[in-house]
This record gives sequence, C-alpha cells and structure tokens, in this order.
Amino acid sequence: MKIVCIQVDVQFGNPEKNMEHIEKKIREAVRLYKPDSIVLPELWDTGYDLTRLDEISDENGEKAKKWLSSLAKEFGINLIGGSVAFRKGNDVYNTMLSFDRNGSHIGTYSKAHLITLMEEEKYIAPGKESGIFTVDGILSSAAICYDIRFPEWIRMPFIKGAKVLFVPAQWPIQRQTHWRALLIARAIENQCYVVACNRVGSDPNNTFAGQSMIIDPWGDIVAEASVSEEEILTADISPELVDEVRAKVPVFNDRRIDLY
Ligand SMILES: O=C(O)CCC(=O)C(=O)O
Repeated sequence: MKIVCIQVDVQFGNPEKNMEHIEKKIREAVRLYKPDSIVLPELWDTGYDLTRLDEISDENGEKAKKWLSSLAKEFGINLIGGSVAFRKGNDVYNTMLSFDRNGSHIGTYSKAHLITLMEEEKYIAPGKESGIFTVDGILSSAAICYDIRFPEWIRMPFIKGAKVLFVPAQWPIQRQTHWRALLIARAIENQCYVVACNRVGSDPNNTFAGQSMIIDPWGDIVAEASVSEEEILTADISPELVDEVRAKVPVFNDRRIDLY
C-alpha cells in the first residue's frame, strides 16, 4: 500500500481556505505518486482556534464528510481524514473521518485524551470509542496527537490484530523530541506501522514541529518530512513485514495476561 501524508500549514479558523489548500495538495499527491491512501493532519479545518469553535465547527461533520467522500471517490483513494472540529449538539469533538476508494465512510474516531496543557478540554469533548477500522483489508487504528502519550489506549486495537496506526497531529516544536521518541516507541511496542501526519507553521499560540513520519514495525523511520516546510511524504507499507516482525519477536504471545 502506497501511503501519502499531506504535511501542510493550517490557516487559523479558516475552514474554507484550508479545504481549498488541501484539495490542491491532494491533487498534486495523486498526480505525483498515485497513492492508495492519503492521510491529513489534526484539525486541518479550524486549526486550534478553540474560542471560535461555536461559530466555525462543522455540524455533524457534514461538510467534511461530503468533501472527503467526494475526493476519495474522484481519485479512487482511501482518505484518512486527519481530524475536524465536529459539532454534535452542544459539544464539539476532535474527530477523524475516513473514507474508502468508493467514497464510503469506513471510520470515525474522536480524540480521547485532550491536552489540558493547551486547555483543549475547555472547548472539546473527549471521545470514548476505540479508533479501530479497516483500510483495503488491513486492520488499522487511529490516535490523535496527545493520544500517543497513552500507550494503554493505543495498545488495545493491536491486541486485536491491527497492523497500522494513523496519527494526525498538531504537535508543537517545544516537545519535538517527544514526538519522535513516542512515535518510534509506539511502532516498536505494537510491532506496527505508524503513519504520523503533523502540520507546519504557527498559530497565535504555537509553532508546530512538522516531521511527519512513516515508521515500520521494526521501529525504523522509512520516510520523514522536514520541520518547517509543507511536504508530500510518501512510502510503501507492507502488512507482511508486520507478520515477520511479530513472528521474530513474539511480544504479543509473550504478554503476561495472567498478571495484567
Ligand atoms: O503531547 C504534546 O506534547 C502535544 C499534544 C498536542 O499538541 C495535541 O494533542 O494537540
């Protein structure tokens, strides 16, 4: 499966401009690489414009769903839709919506761990459901940004056999070393591919770290984007390599389920 991460800058609180820009990038990625799957960053629609979410969030994710589904179908790609500010009643969730090559909805995941350091919990409601879903027959899972600090949560879909972890993010530059180390650790401990799509640029509160990455189940980085430039990052991933690594170091069989 050929994967692309679209590492972009995100306009603060401007969903229309962001859609326009990302659509151009998706077209470019399809023309250059003919990928099977494309991954977008976290909150690519509104950015972290949290105080204006009442005004700019997407009612039931309808706009994003329509747009993502039609692009997925037009290009015959799986579109792992980063995340959007998804309004449901009085609450707003930070939600990933994914679509397959026919434009059919294949997964929804709302960020479970909200970053109190950035006061996200004051404006966003936490998700409660696992991020497990299937892409081209490959059992996969989603985690959004801060979620990667919680290995107990990430682990669950991998016990069920997931092989790929998709991680959209808006990870700030101050904790860039954590971004790298945590992603590599999640790949090694779950013996899975990690496909992590971060943003670049700044908003009024943060500068973001870029360095989108595709990491193999051995923990080796197979593709890595720059820290500050927009970039279309690509790599081939092979589910067979996951099976090989799991056979070589049988971590899942060796778990002490009698102890924990
Ligand atoms: O955990 C971190 O240091 C960054 C997380 C973050 O920026 C987020 O979840 O949006």
